[in-house]
Amino acid sequence: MESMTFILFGATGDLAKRKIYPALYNLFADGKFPSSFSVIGLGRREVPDAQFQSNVEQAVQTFSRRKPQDSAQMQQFLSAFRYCSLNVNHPEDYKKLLQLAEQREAELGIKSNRLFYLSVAPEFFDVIALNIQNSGLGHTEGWKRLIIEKPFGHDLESARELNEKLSKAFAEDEIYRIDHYLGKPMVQNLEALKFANPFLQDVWNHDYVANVQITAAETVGVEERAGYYDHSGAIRDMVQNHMLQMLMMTAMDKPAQVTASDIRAEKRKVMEALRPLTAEQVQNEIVRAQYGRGELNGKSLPGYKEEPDIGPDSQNDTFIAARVWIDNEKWAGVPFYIRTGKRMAEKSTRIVVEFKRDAADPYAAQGQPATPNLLVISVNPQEGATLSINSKNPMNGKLETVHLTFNEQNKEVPEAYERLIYDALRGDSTFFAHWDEVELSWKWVQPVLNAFQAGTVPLHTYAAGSYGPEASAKLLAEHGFTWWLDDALEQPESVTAR
Ligand SMILES: NC(=O)C1=CN([C@@H]2O[C@H](COP(=O)(O)OP(=O)(O)OC[C@H]3O[C@@H](n4cnc5c(N)ncnc54)[C@H](OP(=O)(O)O)[C@@H]3O)[C@@H](O)[C@H]2O)C=CC1
Ligand SMILES: O=C1O[C@H](COP(=O)(O)O)[C@@H](O)[C@H](O)[C@H]1O
Repeated sequence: MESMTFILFGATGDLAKRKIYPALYNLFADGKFPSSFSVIGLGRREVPDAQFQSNVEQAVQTFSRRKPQDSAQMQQFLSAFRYCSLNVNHPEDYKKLLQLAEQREAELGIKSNRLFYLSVAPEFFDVIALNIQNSGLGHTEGWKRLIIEKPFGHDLESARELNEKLSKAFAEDEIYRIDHYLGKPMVQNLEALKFANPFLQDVWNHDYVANVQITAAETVGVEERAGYYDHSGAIRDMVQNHMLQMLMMTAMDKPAQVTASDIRAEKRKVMEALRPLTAEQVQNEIVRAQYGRGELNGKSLPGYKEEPDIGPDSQNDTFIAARVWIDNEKWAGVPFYIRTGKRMAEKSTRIVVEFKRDAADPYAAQGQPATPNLLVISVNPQEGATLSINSKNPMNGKLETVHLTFNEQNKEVPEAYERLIYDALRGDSTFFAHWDEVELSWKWVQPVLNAFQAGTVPLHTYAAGSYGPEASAKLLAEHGFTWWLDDALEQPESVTAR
């Protein structure tokens, strides 16, 4: 791997501490870093290098998936870190940064390959890109890349404006838009599950699939992020990016080759075929809700409006369920359901593919119809897949559902941020969000935002600790389906979809 300088905006922030430093350390410890590199951390506050290195060490000790044992190795890692105070709005600070970057490159005798990581509030993305360009930081002898965090815009227009500004400083193939769901092992594995297994490949279409359910349920509430979340809601925070990315990965057709550009092309086709919603359709196809008071594991929980810094009149959504259709030959007539919410009954991200029943089921006549085959891909916190099939119980001769399961138990599997940073260092953009995908996602979401804004979509309430409002179950019931839950998969006799 080529030597490089990793330039981190937002080096004193929460994301850097919890995700980025641990990821950098794990990559370093795994030998997945270039032999010569430096990291320059940036923020407004003044932090001496020694203090910065100590903060990084503390973050690694606290948040890394593995606890560093080897202090010499840790010292070697930390010795690459420098800090430079910089206000993103002050052009002269970028000159200071350029000097430091050049000085470090000269000290290490390395080429100016520069990776800029924007771990700061989104309103700074464009000014940083502009200053990188104007200061000369972006004029490198080697490569330059930009990793950018979400959110990428607040709506279609702002996303386009932002992209326009970024593209003045970075070409599309230099921009790595993080969607950390694309870094999750089972999301990355979808492609292999579908395309390396001919038996699945053959049934991955409307002839065999009855419906697909993509859920990202969280037990946490808004936490300390009221300022951001109350203006974003589940629709922007989760649906526009993570949920639609999982949809693309699930529904995309086989790429000509397993390369970034071919996969992108297939993902784009999914978004182009995603049926747009009219203002009227939004009311029928989207369920919007906010959590009220409730209980989880015996603990009382406040309603959203009672959370710190949330006003009593907030009309923000903390839950979205949607029924979407992909108008292409492969998926004609197959509803895809997506659902995400905070303060739900369990932390679980999963993709359930429900296969069609056999219209001539010979067991139905005997009063014991077969249950539908399901493929459940568990994304988070469990990682693995379960195929549920019907089998005859040798004790009583009755049909029962059995589960063929593989669980990824290996705790050494790199986390999403590790995988994504590693890919960016190697210049592999497969699991980053390409502009086409981002734009098409916003395009699909925009009428939904407009309808919310116009107040034409009711805001339901659900109890904290539940599976969402009744209306979400109705969305599936209209086509004779129910949401599949993990407990239903474990206890097939009492298949209860809520
Ligand atoms: N935290 C998380 O879990 C997640 C965060 N994100 C995204 O990551 C980004 C960073 O989030 P997070 O770390 O939580 O934010 P924090 O508020 O914790 O950190 C913000 C960082 O920005 C720096 N900063 C603020 N203003 C300026 C300025 N004018 N000039 C230079 N630096 C400035 C701060 O440093 P200083 O105060 O020293 O200036 C600090 O290092 C955001 O885009 C967020 O949406 C995405 C997913 C998850
Ligand atoms: O991007 C985000 O994701 C998290 C959920 O991520 P997960 O990896 O824990 O499933 C969500 O809590 C947060 O609101 C959102 O910004």
